[in-house]
Order: sequence, then structure tokens, then C-alpha cells
Amino acid sequence: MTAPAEASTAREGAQTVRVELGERSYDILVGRGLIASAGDEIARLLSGGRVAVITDDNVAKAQLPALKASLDAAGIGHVTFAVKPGEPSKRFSTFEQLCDQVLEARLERGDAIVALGGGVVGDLAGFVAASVRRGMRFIQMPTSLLAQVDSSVGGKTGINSRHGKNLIGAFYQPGLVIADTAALDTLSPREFRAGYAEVAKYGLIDDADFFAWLEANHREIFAGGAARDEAVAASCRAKARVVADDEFEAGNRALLNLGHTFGHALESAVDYDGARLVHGEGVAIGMRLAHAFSARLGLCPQEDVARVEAHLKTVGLPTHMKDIPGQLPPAATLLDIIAQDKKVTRGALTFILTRGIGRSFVEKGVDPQEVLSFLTEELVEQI
Ligand SMILES: NC(=O)c1ccc[n+]([C@@H]2O[C@H](COP(=O)([O-])OP(=O)(O)OC[C@H]3O[C@@H](n4cnc5c(N)ncnc54)[C@H](O)[C@@H]3O)[C@@H](O)[C@H]2O)c1
Ligand SMILES: O=C(O)C(=O)C[C@@H](O)[C@H](O)[C@H](O)COP(=O)(O)O
Ligand SMILES: [Zn+2]
Repeated sequence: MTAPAEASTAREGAQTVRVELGERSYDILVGRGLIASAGDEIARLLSGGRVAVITDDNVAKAQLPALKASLDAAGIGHVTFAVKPGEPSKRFSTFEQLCDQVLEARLERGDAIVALGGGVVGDLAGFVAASVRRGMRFIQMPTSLLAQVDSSVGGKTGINSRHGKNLIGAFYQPGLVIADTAALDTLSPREFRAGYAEVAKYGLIDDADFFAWLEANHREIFAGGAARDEAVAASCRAKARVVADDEFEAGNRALLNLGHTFGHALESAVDYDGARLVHGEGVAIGMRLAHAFSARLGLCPQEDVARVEAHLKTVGLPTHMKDIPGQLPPAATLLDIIAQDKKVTRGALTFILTRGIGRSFVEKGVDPQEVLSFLTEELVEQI
């Protein structure tokens, strides 16, 4: 059977990655210029509904006009709600305000929330979609590298709490992900680098060849063009595989948390101050720490720790806690934050450790004293 003409519009020249989740399966479209033709894709999914676009002020300036024009051209009614850019927006008060705005606009359960932005917007808007009227349609339109390679895929949505990062939320899959790689042209170099940490993560988890490819091709990826699109699509394929195997993180999905146990504690320790540390930077430092901690436990060769650090530094990412400007709390405080991590089971710490590049694994029951000694030694560098 031939697909209807409008079905091919946005997909022409785009790569499609399928996330196989039974009746919750969906496509990720990756390619340049997809925002301009997103209206047709959304119209096919909604058949007649309206959308609330949730975005932030930066993305509204850079990318919203193209989306609005595309929705208008497809005859889709829309309203827009923009939040302040940055991690502090992932909080209860912003979530509450957005829920009220969506309800005030009289959107129905069959209408859609469209998240146009980075991971902050995606996580926040996804939680709104999961919550308002007990679940609205949800479409991710990621505009940061981090969101295109990671946060828009897999259905983790939520907000931060004063007790820690992402502690309140829901698993709620989108019905479609539209990743317009041309949107990355307006992203700042710092935010592009931060997103690259999550790209490197896929190599470090279980794909040493991909890590070697990144070492050889990072210049092209940062420059844009085909290598960048390939890095985005390859990352989506990697994440889609993990999520399809373990949607609710009962087992190996936790591998996607490589570097995050340390990284999240650091983000929380700086009170989500993006001037000091953004998520991807925390992940970069956390991945170096995870490799160094694994080496300390006699699991990972020192050469691999050095290679991870060298690559992250080459692209301009921080790798040590001393790279974070300002004072950090003592190791005991960091450990206390880590004890609130969602991977904690019956009080026992879980870390993603590694036997080397591409050989990470989930370790339950990690000794808190080992973590404390390790963090104390790492923090000595700080002084
Ligand atoms: N749900 C998940 O699976 C998952 C995965 C990874 C990260 N996350 C979450 O994602 C968040 C980090 O996401 P992020 O790095 O995208 O941060 P972000 O959403 O804060 O975006 C980074 C900055 O770039 C700006 N921006 C985004 N796209 C732009 C564009 N095309 N042009 C110009 N400016 C643009 C934003 O306004 C913001 O200032 C964290 O809260 C993290 O916890 C979630
Ligand atoms: O999708 C996942 O699973 C991840 O762990 C991806 C991470 O990059 C992401 O930062 C995620 O939000 C962390 O989840 P959390 O459950 O540790 O809050
Ligand atoms: Zn992450």
C-alpha cells in the first residue's frame, strides 16, 4: 500500500528509529529541517486535535516561529507556554503553572502537549502530559543535542525536589519524536558540548567501537553535517534498544545512568545553578569518576580512565570536581545526596561501574565507606 502524500513530507531525507514498546511503540525522526514540516506529521497523529506547545524563552526565539508556521499550514490550532530557560524550571511551581495553563486553554485529553526544547522542557512537559486529565497525547520536539540523543527518548519525565534530582515524575512515552538537527545550529557551544557527554556515554556503556568512532570523528560532529546526524541517530538507536528491553528500569536500563549517580549529586550540590554546572557537564565529571572509582576497586584499567578523561577534555568538557567553579560541600554531604538516588534498594547504594570502555555493569550494594573515601580523595584536588 502506498503511504499518503503528506506522510512522506517530514520523513523525506530523515532517518527513522523505531522504539519497540508494543502498543506504546513510536518513531524518532532525525534529520535537518524537520520543524518546518512537523505540522503534517502531528496532524497525522492527532487527526483533528489541538496542541499546547511548551517551550522556554530561548527556544521560543530561535525555533518557535518555524513550528507555528508549520502548525498553521497543517491547520492545527495551537497555544504556547514558555518557561524560563534552565534547570530551576524543573520544579513544582512551574509544573503547577503549566498544568493550570493547559487546563485554562481547555485542552482535552485527546489533544497534545508538544515539548519544543531541551531536556528541561521535555522532562517538564512530559510530566504535564502524563498528569493533566490523567494523560494527554505527547510529542517530543528536542532542540538541544542532549535532548535529541537522550532525554526525548524513553519516557522518563519529571521534576527535581529539594531532596534531589528527578525525584518526582512518571514514565510516560511520547507518541512521536521529531529531532530537527538543524535546530542545533542555534545551540550554544557550551550546551552542545554538554549534550556530547551523553553521546559518549553510549560508547562507554557497551560499544567500544562507537567510542573509538567518536574519538576519530568528534571534530566533524561538532562542525555539523552528516557525522552529527549520524551521531544523533546512532545514539537514538542505542537508547531505543535499551528502553525496549527494560522500559521501567527493572534491570539494565540503569546502565543509561552511567556517571549520573555522581553527576546528579553534583547538580544538586550546586543547587541546579547552570552557571556552575549543567546536566551534561555533571555527567562528564560523573563518567570520569565512575571509571576512576571502578579502577580504585580493581575493576577498570587505568589506561581506560585516562582515555575517557582525555577524550572528554579534548572536546572541552569538565572531568574533575575541581572544574566546577566555587565551593563544593564535603564528601559526606555528597554521599548523603547519593543516598536519595532512585537506584537505592533497601538502603543499599547502586552504581554503574565498569571493567573498561564499553564494559559497564550495574553493581548493587556498593560500600558507602568506599564511596566516601573515594570522594574525599577526589575533593582534596579541590583545595
Ligand atoms: N528524561 C530523560 O531521559 C533525560 C535524559 C537526559 C537528561 N535529562 C534531563 O535533561 C535536562 C538537560 O537537558 P538540556 O541539556 O537540553 O538542557 P536545557 O533544556 O536546559 O537546554 C539547554 C539550554 O539550551 C537552550 N536551547 C535548547 N535548544 C536550543 C536551540 N536549538 N537553540 C538555542 N538554544 C537552545 C535552552 O534554552 C537552555 O538554555 C536535565 O534536566 C536532565 O536531567 C533527561
Ligand atoms: O533514560 C534513562 O534511563 C536515563 O537514565 C538517561 C539519563 O541520561 C537521564 O539523565 C535521566 O533523566 C536520568 O534518570 P534518573 O532516573 O537517574 O533520574
Ligand atoms: Zn543524563
